[in-house]
Amino acid sequence: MNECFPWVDDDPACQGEALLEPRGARTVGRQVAGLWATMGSPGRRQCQAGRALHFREEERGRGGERKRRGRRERWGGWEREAESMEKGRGETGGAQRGTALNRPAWAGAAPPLGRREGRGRRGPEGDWKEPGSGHGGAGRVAGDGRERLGELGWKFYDADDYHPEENRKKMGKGIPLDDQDRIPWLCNLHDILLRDVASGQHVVLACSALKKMYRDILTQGKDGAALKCEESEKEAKRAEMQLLVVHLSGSFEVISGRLLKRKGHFMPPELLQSQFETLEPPAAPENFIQISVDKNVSEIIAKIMETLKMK
Ligand SMILES: Nc1ncnc2c1ncn2[C@@H]1O[C@H](COP(=O)(O)OP(=O)(O)OP(=O)(O)O)[C@@H](O)[C@H]1O
Ligand SMILES: O=C(O)[C@H](O)[C@@H](O)[C@H](O)[C@H](O)CO
Repeated sequence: MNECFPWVDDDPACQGEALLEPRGARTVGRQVAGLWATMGSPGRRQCQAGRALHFREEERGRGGERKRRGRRERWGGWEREAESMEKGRGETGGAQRGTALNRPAWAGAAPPLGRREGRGRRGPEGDWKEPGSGHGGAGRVAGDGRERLGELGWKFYDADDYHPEENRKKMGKGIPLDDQDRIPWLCNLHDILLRDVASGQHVVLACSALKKMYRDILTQGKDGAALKCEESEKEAKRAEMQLLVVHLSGSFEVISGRLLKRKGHFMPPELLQSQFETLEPPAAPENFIQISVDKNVSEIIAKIMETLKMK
């Protein structure tokens, strides 16, 4: 690989990740880095940061007022938590709670639409700052992995944002999704990633791609599905994607404990068992790394950055 790229995190307990990056002279495509994880893993926290950013993209065009407000509140919560941490008052229970640190990183990883080529950063109000603007945000956290990840300036997607309402309702009732529910959602994500990758955009996707087949769909579209997607294949599907899966692994006990403390998420903790049962951890020949959710966010990002540098 001669370049590094985008990063994607989804969720299923989203705790996986993948990266897509360019493939070199003979293939037009870029490799895609995606990330998937299991519910409640560290990646999720990261995802939330990206989610907040993505939400701001919606604000410019797509999302409904109610949804935007919710996201903004979530973002606001992070801001308060971040300030508290920085003033040494925050009893946030570990680095994973140190959103002051990981928010700027993901902000950098998810520039708003129309600014995605930039390498600027979010200011403390979530406003985008071009490089050299000297605004706070990520600048407050120097020298760690998150800082460096933010500097990548990759576009960020949270796969949860693309679940159809039926899927959300189903999960909200405590009913696990099945292949039929997930395949159209994954195909849609594939099309989105492909468009970006084909245009040279580096992408990070936060996505709970629990099965190998799901990860194959992300890179290959319906060709990667045992059950075919209904949507017709897009002509644009010429670029080739490579996915680096960052598997954020953790025990049921650890993740369950975190989920039980989490509030305001549509995914009920009782679905965690089905997520573990469905999970097919990445294995060769998949391009992946595995990182324990027992590590703090800073360590996790540092490991990812280290891996990217070697690609
Ligand atoms: N590295 C970490 N160390 C400790 N706690 C963490 C870490 N990462 C995340 N957490 C905590 O675990 C809980 C779940 O994390 P998060 O919401 O990010 O999960 P998620 O993957 O988004 O879950 P879902 O897929 O259901 O959306 C949160 O309260 C978060 O603060
Ligand atoms: O495939 C799935 O079962 C879903 O994508 C779930 O993983 C949830 O969306 C996620 O866990 C909530 O954050």
